[in-house]
Amino acid sequence: MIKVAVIGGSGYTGAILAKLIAQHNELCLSGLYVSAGSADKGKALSSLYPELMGQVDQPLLPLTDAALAAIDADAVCLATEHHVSAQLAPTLLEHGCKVFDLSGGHRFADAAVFPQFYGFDHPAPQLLTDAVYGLAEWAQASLAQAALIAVPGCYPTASLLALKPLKQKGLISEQGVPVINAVSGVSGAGRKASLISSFCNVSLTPYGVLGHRHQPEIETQLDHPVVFTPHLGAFKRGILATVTVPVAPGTTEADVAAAYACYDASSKVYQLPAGQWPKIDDVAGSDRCLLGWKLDSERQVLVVASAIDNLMKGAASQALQCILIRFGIEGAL
Ligand SMILES: NC(=O)C1=CN([C@@H]2O[C@H](COP(=O)(O)OP(=O)(O)OC[C@H]3O[C@@H](n4cnc5c(N)ncnc54)[C@H](OP(=O)(O)O)[C@@H]3O)[C@@H](O)[C@H]2O)C=CC1
Ligand SMILES: CC(=O)N[C@@H](CCC(=O)OP(=O)(O)O)C(=O)O
Repeated sequence: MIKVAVIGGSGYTGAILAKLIAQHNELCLSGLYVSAGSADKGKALSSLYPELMGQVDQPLLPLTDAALAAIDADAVCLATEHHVSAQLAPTLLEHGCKVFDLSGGHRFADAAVFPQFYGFDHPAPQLLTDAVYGLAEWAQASLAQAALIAVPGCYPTASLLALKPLKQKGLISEQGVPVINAVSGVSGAGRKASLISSFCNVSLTPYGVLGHRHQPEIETQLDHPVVFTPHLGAFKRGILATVTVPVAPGTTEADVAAAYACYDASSKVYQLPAGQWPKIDDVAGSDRCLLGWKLDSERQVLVVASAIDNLMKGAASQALQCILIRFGIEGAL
């Protein structure tokens, strides 16, 4: 049994991850933590999320010292804000735990990205070059050895699963810039009440235009420039990323199909039959990514639509995949 603690256990991603860990027969939940001053400390997780009654009734413990979470844990998951994860990770690693960070606190090797896109100076820049970016389908070998795993962002997961097979096969025009328009449900903003995510305020609108922190994350992991525009939509869960890709001259449908054949039957990525497009409702609550695409070979343009659940493949279920790969447990892919 691998013992896993979750810090940020009362949040949207942390609660789902706690459930996935509790359900897995080779993992057990060693502790669930919230901040030392949390209004929820001492409460059972299932009192916040009644659908978890009988599944995760453990109490949310106040994290007065990061080392507490390391007690009796092989792994610790950080479902906390970026700067909180960055502060907690060094102590957990010093105590010998494998750390799975769901935030953006360790997704860049270059510490200079943090003040620019995250608004803080990284407290442990020496850890960044060894952190493994856990896009599960693309990082199996490096995950198997990693101590610190940066679980990818939700929009980057949807975008990179669509774009990386094309890049790998040289199908993205060298001079061209893929354009990603992605819509997220409101749970992407987390559980805390805010005007931005209040029911009457949410409609459908772009935000973070030409400045969202996921643009450099996608570009770094793809090794290609992109234009990324996120949108907030009036639904709870899911992301639909529609990606317009300028393709290399001569690219055929057979080339695109061959590129996506990298996702075999055991992966969490599924291609829809030609002419079918993914819908948010097809992925909400699931650990899968659905892809649909169409090529205009005359105009050398490919449109790919990629749908995931932001809280699952975009966060918690991808973290679970990373844990399973890291500890050599079957069923990750
Ligand atoms: N929501 C999403 O779709 C996705 C989120 N992520 C990332 O995952 C992380 C978690 O996101 P999400 O679940 O949405 O966030 P939430 O706001 O829903 O939850 C945050 C959790 O962190 C706890 N917390 C806050 N401060 C501390 C602290 N100092 N020590 C310990 N626990 C603390 C909160 O409890 P309390 O405040 O009561 O202490 C709460 O349990 C974020 O970094 C987010 O960017 C990544 C991909 C997708
Ligand atoms: C709808 C919404 O607000 N989405 C969040 C992205 C989700 C997230 O938490 O970002 P990370 O993957 O970087 O952790 C945002 O745009 O900031």
